[in-house]
Amino acid sequence: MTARVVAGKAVPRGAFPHVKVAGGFVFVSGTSSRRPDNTFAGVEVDGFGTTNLDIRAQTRAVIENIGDLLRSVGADLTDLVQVTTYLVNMNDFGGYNEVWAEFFDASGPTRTTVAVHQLPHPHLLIEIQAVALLPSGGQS
Ligand SMILES: N/C(=C\C=C\C(=O)O)C(=O)O
Repeated sequence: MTARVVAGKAVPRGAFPHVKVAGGFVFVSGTSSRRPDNTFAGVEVDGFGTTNLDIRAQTRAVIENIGDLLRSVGADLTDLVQVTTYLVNMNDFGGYNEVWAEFFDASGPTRTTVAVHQLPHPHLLIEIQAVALLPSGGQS
């Protein structure tokens, strides 16, 4: 089993890896739109503190972040087999689903989407955890 904290990606906010390879699968920890400098894609705060959270931008950044993490072990988004999405508000389902469809269709990963009370930062609308099948059959 290989556990990896991936250089150049937002550092995990706890003692866990971004990805773990086991049994030919890649397990990706819950991933947000957080950037390496700990700002977030899909978050704008003006000088008055007025906050604009954008589910489409956050969803796109989360999926792209997961793609980067998968590439670090020789896989990519086309290798995803199962995804679990955590939304803070189901009113964001439409925007999330719209961006999802830019990346995947019904031949893509199985998906479960649930609403949760909170995510690890108040600006987060979405976090995704995922499992991919390594194309190399377990070598990374
Ligand atoms: N996966 C977890 C947090 C992720 C936060 C982030 O990517 O910003 C966790 O705490 O389990």
